[in-house]
Amino acid sequence: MKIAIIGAGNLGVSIARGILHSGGATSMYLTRRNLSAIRELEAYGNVTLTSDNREAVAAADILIFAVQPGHFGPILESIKDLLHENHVVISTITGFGIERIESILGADRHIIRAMPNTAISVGRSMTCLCANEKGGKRLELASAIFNRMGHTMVIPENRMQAATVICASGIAFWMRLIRATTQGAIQLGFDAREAQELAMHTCHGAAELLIESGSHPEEEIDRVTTPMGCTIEGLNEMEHQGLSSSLIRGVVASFDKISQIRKG
Ligand SMILES: NC(=O)C1=CN([C@@H]2O[C@H](COP(=O)(O)OP(=O)(O)OC[C@H]3O[C@@H](n4cnc5c(N)ncnc54)[C@H](O)[C@@H]3O)[C@@H](O)[C@H]2O)C=CC1
Ligand SMILES: O=C(O)[C@@H]1CCC=N1
Repeated sequence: MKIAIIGAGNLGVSIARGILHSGGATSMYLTRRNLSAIRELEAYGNVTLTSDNREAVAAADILIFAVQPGHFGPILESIKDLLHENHVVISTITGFGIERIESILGADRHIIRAMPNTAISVGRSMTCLCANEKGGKRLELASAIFNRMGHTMVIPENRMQAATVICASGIAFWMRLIRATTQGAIQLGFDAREAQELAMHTCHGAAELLIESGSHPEEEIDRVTTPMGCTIEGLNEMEHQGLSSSLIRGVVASFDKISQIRKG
């Protein structure tokens, strides 16, 4: 597969690393304006770095766009004459709908929106996908690409903003929970490195337990909470302090902000 990533910033580089580590591309073009920060990626051999988006589009079949929303329209305008029947356009751009992409490229293009997260660089992204009518025929291909770097779910486009909050911003929310648990562990006597190790692996185990067992979180909580024991004491104190409520409110605030950005 010949893949171009247009906009090799935080997310674009994470996607590139994920694809390169999983052996998912025969050749890869990475574009950005200042290439000095990504020179190390040339070590992979099959990677070409360029500031010329047109060169990358002409050389690839699968085009993954990971630029800031304000740059996306002008970039699409600048490359649209190069697009052919086989090109698959995959956009990771937040709040830039399929209709808007079609208004620039035309509806007769394979257009897919993907919402991955930065864990894609370690093969653990939760990636949501949707497509225009034509792109529907390439959803299997897109799922195959992103399944190599984690887990995918095909969703209707009207859920993409919610998916951005839960999956893309979600990485930051979980990081903050891991950091807070780490701080608690330090207060209980572990050094900082040990504390983070304990927090990370416990978090990892909790997620794996649900994925493998298919259980509801409360079922697993019931297995841990000894009556009158320390777990329920801790959980109830967290809830008195608003743990679930603050997480739900944070998710909704994040969603409201995306909706505002989209309107603006
Ligand atoms: N960072 C994240 O976790 C996620 C980001 N997104 C979306 O992905 C997009 C990119 O986000 P980030 O990687 O965080 O932004 P970023 O600012 O780190 O990366 C954008 C890159 O595009 C490059 N660029 C700007 N103009 C260009 C042009 N004309 N041609 C080629 N490259 C150009 C910039 O130099 C920069 O390296 C955004 O639209 C964001 O909403 C979506 C999901 C997760
Ligand atoms: O914070 C943001 O707005 C972008 C979208 C999801 C992740 N980063």
